[in-house]
Amino acid sequence: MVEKPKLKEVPVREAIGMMLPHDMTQILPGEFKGRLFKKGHVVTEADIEPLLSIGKEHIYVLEMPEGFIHEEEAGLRIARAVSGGGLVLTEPYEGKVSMKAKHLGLAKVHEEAVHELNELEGIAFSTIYGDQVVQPGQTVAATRIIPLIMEEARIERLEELARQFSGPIVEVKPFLKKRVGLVTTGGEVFSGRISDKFGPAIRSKVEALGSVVVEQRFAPDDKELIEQEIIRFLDEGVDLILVTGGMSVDPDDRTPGAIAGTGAKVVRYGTPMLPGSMLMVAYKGDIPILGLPGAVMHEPFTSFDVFLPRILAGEKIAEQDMTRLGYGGLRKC
Ligand SMILES: Nc1nc2c(c(=O)[nH]1)N[C@H]1C(S)=C(S)[C@@H](COP(=O)(O)OP(=O)(O)OC[C@H]3O[C@@H](n4cnc5c(N)ncnc54)[C@H](O)[C@@H]3O)O[C@H]1N2
Ligand code: MOO
Repeated sequence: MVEKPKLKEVPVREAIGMMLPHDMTQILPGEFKGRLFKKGHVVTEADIEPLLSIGKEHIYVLEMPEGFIHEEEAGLRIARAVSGGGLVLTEPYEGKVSMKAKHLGLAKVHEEAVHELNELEGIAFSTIYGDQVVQPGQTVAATRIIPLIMEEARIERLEELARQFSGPIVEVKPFLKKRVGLVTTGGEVFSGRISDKFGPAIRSKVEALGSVVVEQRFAPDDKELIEQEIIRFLDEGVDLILVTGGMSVDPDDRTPGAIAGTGAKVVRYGTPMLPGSMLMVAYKGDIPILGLPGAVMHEPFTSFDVFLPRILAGEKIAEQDMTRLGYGGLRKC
């Protein structure tokens, strides 16, 4: 049961130490109209004159029942309980506390925890979908309580629940600065018959997340030659290798075979997201090797854009990550 806060009328001079139940507005015609005191403000000695100057001989104050806390304190406590690195909390506004990205990064949200905390009555904890790239200042989550006041015990329960999940419930992981090797396959590009469009597209996606393509090398549709270029990058110690083109069903599509031919462990070839279904993710030791299909060259958001930020944030891609892209994965076909 949500208890209603009680309002009591008191002479303003007796209100010191008591809490205002609503915002108080000041109007100075032609000069100012706005909030003089915020809801939840605790009245001090210095506030008496300003209150009298806006005509408040008597004011309503909030009678806080024993064991209850105000929405602003509750909002701040929830935000502190759920947030991890890479986030800054805003001041409460109308009881709402927002959690904003401190820097460019990958938003991580513990979905089950969000559902569980919201089962507590009177709690509203709202987040964006996880695993998205967020810009500095972008709101990742926000919280408020529904009533104006709440039993402190319920907030303590939420804090305890939040601690039971391993790691923070919301955080923004920074991107690591990785060195990326790019192998572009295709006889038509290698021979100069057409000009390369993959290079600029990949560079701009990689650089937007703070990493760098150290070199782009070209190979014809020849399994051994593609393999050699991948191995050369591995020997040079790059952090990630991207191989473009030759990912589908034609006899000249040699990239999946070449990636596997290096001895890399293939996580999966193919993912149920459109565009970008012919993507391959493999690992040679800790080094990810991705085969990128045609759509990555010309579509702004493909399966590559799902996995690249996670890899650059230091995460390892598992087979289930790839098989679970079908639900909601139909973006364009
Ligand atoms: N019967 C089927 N047809 C296709 C399938 C399929 O499963 N069954 N998959 C489709 C999908 S999805 C894609 S994506 C495309 C092509 O995938 P590939 O990665 O094999 O791409 P390529 O065949 O190598 O090239 C396609 C197209 O793009 C041009 N290209 C390639 N690289 C470059 C580059 N670096 N710069 C500029 N242009 C490039 C290439 O010349 C071709 O025109 O297959 C579908 N078909
Ligand atoms: O694999 Mo293709 O890149 O979906 O369009």
